[in-house]
Amino acid sequence: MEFVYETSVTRADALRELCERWGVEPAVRVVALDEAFGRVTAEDVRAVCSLPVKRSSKRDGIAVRSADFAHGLPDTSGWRRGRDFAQADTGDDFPDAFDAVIAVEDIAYEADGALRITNDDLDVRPGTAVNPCGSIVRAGDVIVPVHTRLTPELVAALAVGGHAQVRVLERPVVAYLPTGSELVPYGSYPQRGQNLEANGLMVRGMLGAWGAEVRCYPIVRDDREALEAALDRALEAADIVLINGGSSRGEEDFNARLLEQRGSYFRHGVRAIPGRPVGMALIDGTPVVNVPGPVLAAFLCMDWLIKGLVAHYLGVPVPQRQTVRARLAEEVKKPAGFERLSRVALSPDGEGGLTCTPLPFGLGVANTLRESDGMLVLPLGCTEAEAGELVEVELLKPLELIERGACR
Ligand SMILES: Nc1nc2c(c(=O)[nH]1)N[C@H]1C(S)=C(S)[C@@H](COP(=O)(O)OP(=O)(O)OC[C@H]3O[C@@H](n4cnc5c(N)ncnc54)[C@H](O)[C@@H]3O)O[C@H]1N2
Ligand code: MOO
Repeated sequence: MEFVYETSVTRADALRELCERWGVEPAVRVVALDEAFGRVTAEDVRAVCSLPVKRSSKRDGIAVRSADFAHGLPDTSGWRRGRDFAQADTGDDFPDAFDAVIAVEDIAYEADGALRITNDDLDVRPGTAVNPCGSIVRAGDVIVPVHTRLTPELVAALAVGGHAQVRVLERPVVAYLPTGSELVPYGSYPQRGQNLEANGLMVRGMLGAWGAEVRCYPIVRDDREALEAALDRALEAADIVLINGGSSRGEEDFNARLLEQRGSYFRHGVRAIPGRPVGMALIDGTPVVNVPGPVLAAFLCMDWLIKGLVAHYLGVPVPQRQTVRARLAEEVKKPAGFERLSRVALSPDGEGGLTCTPLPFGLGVANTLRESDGMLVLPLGCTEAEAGELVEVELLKPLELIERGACR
């Protein structure tokens, strides 16, 4: 199929079409809580116990009988520890004879050891300063719902609810196949005509953060049979297959053609630049995406498409970036038929706001990656954004680094 921009899909339609046709059935596994960070729950998880089991003290202090305080402060000079009161610090249970707690700040001990209440306004009733049964967690309550990504505090919440392990969804396995006869592994010293395989690291880092497991395959040369053999191996092992490079119109860009021939569903091209020659297919029920080769295009394809596929597999919302409003420093022109995804630098404007400057095309990949503070998405249909316009920018770096100017 000839790659025709005009029949390309939008980013939103491409993701939706692929998800709708993909019959995801994640397997479930049980993991120990100390391995559960970032995993996604496979079911509603309920507390198996209540805490406190009976009750506990809310304050460091002593447990007393509230009945002794029914008619004002009692004379405590003859009180004996264990008989009239008991030590009960924060979180401690205490004997059934007592039903209220007085904080240590409201008592004192005389030289002879006698107890004295120092707060004349003390009000002690049944349950004063006592955590009742189930006030930390109640048996049977849902602690974490199904399809929730487990943050460190949610993992702790599961432990509070009496669990040592949790049923989670298997991570989607994503196969990454770098293709291109010019590529050599990163860390090599490139010879003339060679390029370093860098995208695999970016792909690995991004997928790990989204909760996928990555299998990086060796570089495949631009040879139809070698590519097909590598694709077949990857299809056997993975839930999603990424073929990187060879997506466009070059003589050795076999991948789009391969996907078209093998796929029950195939789309070539998305209405977004950079990264428009992305190829999307379903082969034997597995999504296979031909991620464009250039680093910046590969990043975008990962970001809007593969992130969405991983979230769909796990049943979680697609992670969104924080956005800020900024004033555009210069005019930006774009074709109406494409969204433009521009990397921008942000800087404080001196009046509490931010200025946003699109990074020049000739900056070079390494400089562009370092200087990118945010992403400006100019929508389909528009042909320009004017200098001085207020625009919304997705942050690629933490705001505090931008405001301090620490990245430059
Ligand atoms: N005549 C045309 N040429 C190009 C078009 C077009 O429409 N007509 N589209 C351009 C666009 S847009 C993009 S994006 C690229 C897509 O490139 P491919 O996906 O075909 O990738 P390759 O040709 O294999 O490589 C391009 C470039 O990227 C480097 N690369 C590839 N893989 C990696 C990797 N794993 N790590 C680092 N760098 C990688 C590769 O060495 C090349 O330098 O096509 C335009 N051309
Ligand atoms: O749009 Mo490509 O993605 O030129 O780099």
